[in-house]
Amino acid sequence: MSSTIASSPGKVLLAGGYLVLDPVYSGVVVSTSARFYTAVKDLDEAETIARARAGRPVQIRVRSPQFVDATWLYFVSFDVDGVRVEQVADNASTSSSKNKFVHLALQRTLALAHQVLGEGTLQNKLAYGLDITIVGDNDFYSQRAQLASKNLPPTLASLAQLPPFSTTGVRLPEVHKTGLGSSAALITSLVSSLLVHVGAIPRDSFENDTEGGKETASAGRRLAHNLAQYVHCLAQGKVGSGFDVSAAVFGSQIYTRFDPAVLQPLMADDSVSPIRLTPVEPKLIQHVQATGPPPLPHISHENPAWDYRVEPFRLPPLTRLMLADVDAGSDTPSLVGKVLKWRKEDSVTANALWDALNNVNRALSAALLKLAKMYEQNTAAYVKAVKYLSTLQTVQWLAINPNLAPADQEIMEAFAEVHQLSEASVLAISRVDIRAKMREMGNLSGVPIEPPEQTKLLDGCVAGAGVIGGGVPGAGGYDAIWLLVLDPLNCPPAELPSSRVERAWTNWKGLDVSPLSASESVAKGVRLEEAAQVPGLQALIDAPW
Ligand SMILES: Nc1ncnc2c1ncn2[C@@H]1O[C@H](COP(=O)(O)OP(=O)(O)OP(=O)(O)O)[C@@H](O)[C@H]1O
Ligand SMILES: C[C@@](O)(CCOP(=O)(O)O)CC(=O)O
Repeated sequence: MSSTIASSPGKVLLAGGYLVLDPVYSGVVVSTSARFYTAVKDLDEAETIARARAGRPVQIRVRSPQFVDATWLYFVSFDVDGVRVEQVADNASTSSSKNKFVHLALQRTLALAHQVLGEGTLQNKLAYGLDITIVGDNDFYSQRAQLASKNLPPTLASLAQLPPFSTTGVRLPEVHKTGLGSSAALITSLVSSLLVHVGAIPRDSFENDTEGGKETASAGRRLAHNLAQYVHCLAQGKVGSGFDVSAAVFGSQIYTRFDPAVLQPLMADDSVSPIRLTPVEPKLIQHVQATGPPPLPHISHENPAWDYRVEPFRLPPLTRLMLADVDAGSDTPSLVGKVLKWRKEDSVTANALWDALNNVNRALSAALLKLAKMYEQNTAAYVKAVKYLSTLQTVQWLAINPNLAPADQEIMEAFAEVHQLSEASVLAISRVDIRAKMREMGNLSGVPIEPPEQTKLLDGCVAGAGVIGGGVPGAGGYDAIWLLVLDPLNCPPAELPSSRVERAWTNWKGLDVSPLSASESVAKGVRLEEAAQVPGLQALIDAPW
């Protein structure tokens, strides 16, 4: 039986933590090569016919083979109100644990599909029931325990030795996540694969690239986005900024949030009752007005109230994003709560800080995009500049070198600018930088956004030759760090800046630093996959239940 598989990337918010919650400001989001995969296939026909003969309802089985006790069984039924999806725990092969994220995704996606496809069609499509397998790349979950059990040090080479979609040995609530946005990537891949599988959006919805951002994206992609945002907010119990879902759908971008008003009326509805997700037909409006609050067209891709912005973004060629999980951990919601409370109490200071940070964040993304352009315009000079700078510490980057051609100099200055914008500048020109501003936000709000241990670690890493910059992603805290390093061509592996960084991480005292293998995703956002192209996936889809 063939499967419909959709994958969605994880995210790293390089700049714009906290600001991105406010539609006036934006965030610079990089999507990661680490992805979530959801495979949907029709259940075995013979089994289904037997079930139908026995008068039993359509069933959907879902499993997450990386976890203990992570299979869930749902029954789907149709009535005058629409489609219902209810969890059942009457099967020996399924657990009684609940997965709100999965359940809501099934419920709301099928409700939408039912409306899009019209009476009867979804029943036919689901006649055989569905088997769904969900897996996430190893980077979404800490691999410390797996590495330790194999006596492997926490290095990229060790991570490469782990099997793909490694089992975690624990239940979902117990897993140590790495902050790449597992729930947003999971919801996006699940919602997207289901929409395609049942024919609610065309199979080619994810084929167009997203280089042009939201404006050039297909209707199917935009609908999957709105639905994934809705389900994710409902599952999390709040309307967040949505940058993680947007990255899972569109890939790397400069993200500006949607007005939460588009979802607010739907947030109270976490019951199983059917809801209207597509635009209301004119003939229904009269009835609705007579009976209560109108079920507005919240989810439709044509609804202009979805006013989020996705501006194209990518990291420059011949650079490499490096991520590390810092095993101390922070409670992101409590950091956010404290920062927002302070912003309310001291709004004049906070707004000035928010404006200053937004300017420097914007300058950073512009400088990174300028480098990508420089590569296109003069590839040879760019390749040369990267090679040259990769051997030098940033303090030396702007030293006068009479042997350099002006074109080379210009490219080096652009790299130096990226450094200055992200770091407490060690270069001569003093200006605001993102890390200093984030520390200021932390000090003023009494929240450890870049705590002293992280400052030391980042400073230590950034001092290495060929390291452009770095910071604490997202909300910061003790969770993780990101670094951007030069990745020159034809360089012996041991001399690569990434190798120097890895050595620094391995030897770091004071914090337990464990690398992630993810880099920037070259494919933009959600896409359909062939199981054969994803190592390890086919075996998991075919494994007996
Ligand atoms: N492999 C998986 N299979 C099924 N559900 C999953 C899987 N991974 C995550 N989830 C769902 O996502 C929930 C975790 O969501 P939560 O919002 O707490 O994490 P997150 O903020 O996305 O974490 P992080 O950014 O660190 O990855 C789990 O409780 C579970 O419902
Ligand atoms: C603080 C905040 O702006 C970013 C949180 O990002 P992360 O989950 O720490 O990557 C909150 C949000 O945008 O949802």
